[in-house]
Amino acid sequence: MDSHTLVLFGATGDLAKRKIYPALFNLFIDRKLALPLSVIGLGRREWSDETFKKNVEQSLREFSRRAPQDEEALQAFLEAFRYCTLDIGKKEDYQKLLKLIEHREGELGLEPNRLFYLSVGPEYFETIAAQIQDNGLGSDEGWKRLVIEKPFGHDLKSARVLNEKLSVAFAESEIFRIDHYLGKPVVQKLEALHQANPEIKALWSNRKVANVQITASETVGVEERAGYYDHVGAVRDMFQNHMLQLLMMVAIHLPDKVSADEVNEVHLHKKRVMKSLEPLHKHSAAAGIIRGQYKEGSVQGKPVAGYTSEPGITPESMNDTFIAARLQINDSDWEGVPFYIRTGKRMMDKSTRIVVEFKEEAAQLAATAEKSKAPNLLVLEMSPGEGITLQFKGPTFEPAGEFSPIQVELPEGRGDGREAYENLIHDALQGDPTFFAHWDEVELSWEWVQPILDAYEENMVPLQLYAAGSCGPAESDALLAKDGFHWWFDDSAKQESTTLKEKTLV
Ligand SMILES: NC(=O)C1=CN([C@@H]2O[C@H](COP(=O)(O)OP(=O)(O)OC[C@H]3O[C@@H](n4cnc5c(N)ncnc54)[C@H](OP(=O)(O)O)[C@@H]3O)[C@@H](O)[C@H]2O)C=CC1
Ligand SMILES: O=C1O[C@H](COP(=O)(O)O)[C@@H](O)[C@H](O)[C@H]1O
Repeated sequence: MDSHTLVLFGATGDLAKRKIYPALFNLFIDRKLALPLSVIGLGRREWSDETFKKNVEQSLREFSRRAPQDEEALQAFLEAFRYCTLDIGKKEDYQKLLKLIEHREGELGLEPNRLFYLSVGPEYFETIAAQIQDNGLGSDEGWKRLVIEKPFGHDLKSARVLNEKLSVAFAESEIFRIDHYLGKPVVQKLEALHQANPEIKALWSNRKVANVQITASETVGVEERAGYYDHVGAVRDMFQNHMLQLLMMVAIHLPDKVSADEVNEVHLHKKRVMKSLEPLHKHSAAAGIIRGQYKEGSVQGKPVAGYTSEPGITPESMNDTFIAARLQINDSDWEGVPFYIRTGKRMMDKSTRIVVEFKEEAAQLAATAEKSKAPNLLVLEMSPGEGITLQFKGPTFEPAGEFSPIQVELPEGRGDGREAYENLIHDALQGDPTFFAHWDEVELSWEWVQPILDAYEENMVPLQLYAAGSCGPAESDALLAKDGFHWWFDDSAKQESTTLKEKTLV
């Protein structure tokens, strides 16, 4: 990794505290960062370097998966941090910043490689990018990169405008759009899963797969984010970005070996998936989209308020807190295989997973499957635990001749404890864009989602209320039932899976 300076806009904010500092610390402890390390934090607050360092230390104590125990390592880490008060709109503050960057580069003997991480609201992206350019913060002698957080636009039009503006100052290859779902270890291991198991790779198409289910359910409600969430809803907050990225990752047929030079191929394949998605039309959106909002209920035994009674939400709000969709990829690999996606707040449990359900014919490996109703499944579990599990039929001893489902955990699924932000920050510092959202994917995602936004706007998709603590509206179950399927691991299926666990082999 080249030596560099990490310039963090929004260094006093929530994301920096909860995710960025802990991730940097873990990378530092794991010796994954170039040394000497230089981090310059920015915010309007009049903090001294010492106050900044104290805040970073506090964030590690509160949020790091590895509390800092080695005092020497902690001090070495904190020594890298400097703070600079900066108002995003003030040109003179960027000049002051440039001086500090150059001073630290000279002091530490760093190359003029600069990574600008924008952990601030999206309304500032354009101004910061322009100021970086106008004030010469990128050096001709080194590389410059821009890391930005979601949301990337509010709809197709605003996303395009934003991208055009950013493109004036940064080339696409210099922009790293974070989608933290792409940093999740299980998503990053999909390639390894296919490489290590050619049998699984061979199953990965409409010849063997019956359907694919992608779920991200949360138990939390709108929390303290009413102002943001009531304008975006589940469709913009989760579906347009995280859920469609998961769809792309699971549906692509990765090249046999992905090296750093071939990352463009990953993006190319993802783009192909998006281009092959059967387009939606706002008039027919209701046929394949379920729009939901939670009402009062009980989540894990605790009574909770309905969405429209949450602080900061208007009682008439029609905002969506749940979305389920049926998607179809029209290419030779996936023609005829429905992809179901759902995500929602205040649901029964916190669970992020992809379930690949195989066709019964493919499941006939054990021949007489008649006596078992459970099809073969591949489960990619991202939350609360991590793991990749294959569930298939195995013979029972008693009564002999029958088959019951057993589960095998695949070694590729075991986590190394690294969190999404560690993976992503490391990749951005290395200049590896594989697990970042390319503009083409973002644009195609917005294009696909735009008719849903239009249909919601005109109230053409009915808003279904669901009880907090449930698995979402009944209509979401009906979406699968029409095709003869059901969501795996809900309600009764969940109990079934508990019984299955008792039979786990590994
Ligand atoms: N928090 C989270 O879990 C997640 C956040 N994000 C995204 O990350 C970004 C940051 O979010 P979050 O940390 O929660 O936001 P916060 O509101 O907690 O922090 C905002 C930061 O921006 C700085 N800031 C605001 N206005 C200015 C200005 N005019 N000049 C200089 N600095 C300014 C603030 O510094 P100061 O107050 O000192 O001026 C503060 O450090 C957003 O885009 C958000 O959507 C994405 C995923 C999750
Ligand atoms: O980006 C977001 O993601 C979180 C869920 O992330 P996870 O890693 O815990 O699954 C979600 O709560 C939030 O609303 C959304 O903005």
